[in-house]
Amino acid sequence: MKIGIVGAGMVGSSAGYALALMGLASEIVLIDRDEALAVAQAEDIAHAVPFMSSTIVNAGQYRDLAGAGVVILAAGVSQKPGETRLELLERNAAVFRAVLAEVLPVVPGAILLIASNPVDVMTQITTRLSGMDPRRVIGSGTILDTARFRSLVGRHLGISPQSVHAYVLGEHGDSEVLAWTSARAGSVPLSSFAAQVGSPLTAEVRAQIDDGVRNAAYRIIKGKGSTYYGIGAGLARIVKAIARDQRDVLSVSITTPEVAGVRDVALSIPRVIGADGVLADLFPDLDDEEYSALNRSASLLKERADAIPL
Ligand SMILES: NC(=O)C1=CN([C@@H]2O[C@H](COP(=O)(O)OP(=O)(O)OC[C@H]3O[C@@H](n4cnc5c(N)ncnc54)[C@H](O)[C@@H]3O)[C@@H](O)[C@H]2O)C=CC1
Ligand SMILES: CC(=O)C(=O)O
Repeated sequence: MKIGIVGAGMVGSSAGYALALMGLASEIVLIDRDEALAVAQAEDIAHAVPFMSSTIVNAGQYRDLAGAGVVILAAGVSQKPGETRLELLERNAAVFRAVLAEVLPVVPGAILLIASNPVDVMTQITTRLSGMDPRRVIGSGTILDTARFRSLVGRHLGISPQSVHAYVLGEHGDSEVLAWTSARAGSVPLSSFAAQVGSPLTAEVRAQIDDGVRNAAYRIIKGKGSTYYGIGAGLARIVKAIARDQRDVLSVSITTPEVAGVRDVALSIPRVIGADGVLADLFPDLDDEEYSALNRSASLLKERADAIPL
């Protein structure tokens, strides 16, 4: 499958690198308003290809997206230290109006995979602006937060993160909800497994893990300016589910008819992903506190999305 990437900065290039290493794309086209950057990123990524795959990596113009099955949108501004994702909204909405006007006429049938922040609101805006089927306009949502959650729980329990089945719901951002109630280690409820291995999930441990997930981006941005390896791999993981029609369950964001009592809002819950985009939504069992937190997250996102003029 040919994959387009608009925005060849840290996130777009990391996604391209991960895709090239995984051999998921026949061809990758990188586009950026800074053409010299796109050319340099494509050349650098192409030099990794002979070690791992046979993907063709090029920089290009919008017309070169023709034939792409998925277009990743990673253009726009990123957070400065201390800035929230939602503070990027007006600037990135303006970028997306310009980018979509170029992308949509060339690839009206491609699945759009959105990374730019605030990713949930950008997903809802893109769905509205494009008029596309919402199941084909996918935000990376909490794919990264879920990876952070699984990683920290796995470390605490001494097991592989791949054996931790736990999701972060709602906003990819400050109001996100760690769904402890439905979390499993293998097939065993998390708290039961934790007690069995002598590593109980006390309130203090949960609070540390919550902080580790919720505030990871702030810490990384303070330390190195931006985050990109995690989301690069996360975007490649979503493309893999689409390109191979894997029907994987991943937490991603699409505009959804109703979540936790809020109508027409883009946010993350676990969803089944295959060649046609999102095939089904899964609503995890939540306790009252988690449900209320998801309602608050959904309400916030809906309010912000509705306030953006098209
Ligand atoms: N969804 C997620 O989990 C994550 C999302 N992000 C978000 O991804 C976005 C990109 O972040 P970085 O790659 O670190 O930023 P960056 O500044 O390295 O790259 C952004 C690129 O977009 C390009 N660009 C800006 N306006 C454009 C336009 N109109 N047309 C074409 N290209 C344009 C810039 O030239 C730049 O190369 C940010 O919004 C950031 O917050 C970052 C990390 C994780
Ligand atoms: C920057 C960002 O959205 C993240 O690393 O979660």
